[in-house]
Amino acid sequence: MSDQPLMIAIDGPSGTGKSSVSKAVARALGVGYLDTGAMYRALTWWCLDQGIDLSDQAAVAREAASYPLEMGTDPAAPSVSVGGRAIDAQIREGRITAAVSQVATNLQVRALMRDKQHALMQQIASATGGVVAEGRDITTVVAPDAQVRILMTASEEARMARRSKELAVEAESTRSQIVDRDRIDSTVSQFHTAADGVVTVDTTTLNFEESVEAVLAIARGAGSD
Ligand SMILES: Nc1ncnc2c1ncn2[C@@H]1O[C@H](COP(=O)(O)OP(=O)(O)O)[C@@H](O)[C@H]1O
Ligand SMILES: Nc1ccn([C@H]2C[C@H](O)[C@@H](COP(=O)(O)OP(=O)(O)O)O2)c(=O)n1
Repeated sequence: MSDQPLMIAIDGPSGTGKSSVSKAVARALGVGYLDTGAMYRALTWWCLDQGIDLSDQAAVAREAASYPLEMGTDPAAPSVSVGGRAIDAQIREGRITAAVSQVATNLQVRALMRDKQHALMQQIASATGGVVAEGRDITTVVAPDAQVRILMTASEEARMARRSKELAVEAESTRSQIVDRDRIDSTVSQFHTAADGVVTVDTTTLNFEESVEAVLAIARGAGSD
């Protein structure tokens, strides 16, 4: 096995289980966790709080370069703060979910986030012996050097059902944030396949524990190299 700290990158569309499975895997391995989606959400919250027009891509990119973001990377208690203010609940509000794609499709922002996220992954891996980072482009753009690169998938129905159960709403009401937002996200994040060294884990028929075990098996396999 290489002496480099283990970096695990997990991508996939909304509702596949990326965040919850990534946290469980990080806890099982005793390493840090990075929610890159929360970084885009926090930037969206910051810009709205600062009165920045999200359609002004240069202005949003300037904020991306300077916003005072602090990511808590303990998988048992991940946290997001901006300027010392904890905004964990705020970044999950509907208004942020509805607006974040406008920030996430800003290519100037993505270039800045790519560098921030890769640097953060290295810092976390050095500090804790490894890192599990999840998002949309971690396996392809942010950390193609990660030893473990996984694309988590699931059927639209399964993803809508999971999100609706999580939010205690009708499944159809999650279509906009699951299906419609995925279509927007996919315009800037092309998922790779096994051909590029990315292992696909389809969680459609797996329960949560089985999903975690599937990822751990891949990680342990890589760790034994
Ligand atoms: N394999 C699974 N089977 C059933 N529910 C799952 C599974 N994986 C995750 N979940 C649940 O589905 C919901 C969405 O998971 P989440 O990790 O937020 O997905 P994502 O980060 O991909 O959007 C959460 O309530 C989570 O506990
Ligand atoms: N590395 C990433 C992570 C998230 N994004 C986008 C995808 C979503 O539209 C937002 C928020 O990501 P998040 O993972 O919180 O989205 P979900 O609600 O879990 O589907 O940011 C991205 O473009 N690149």
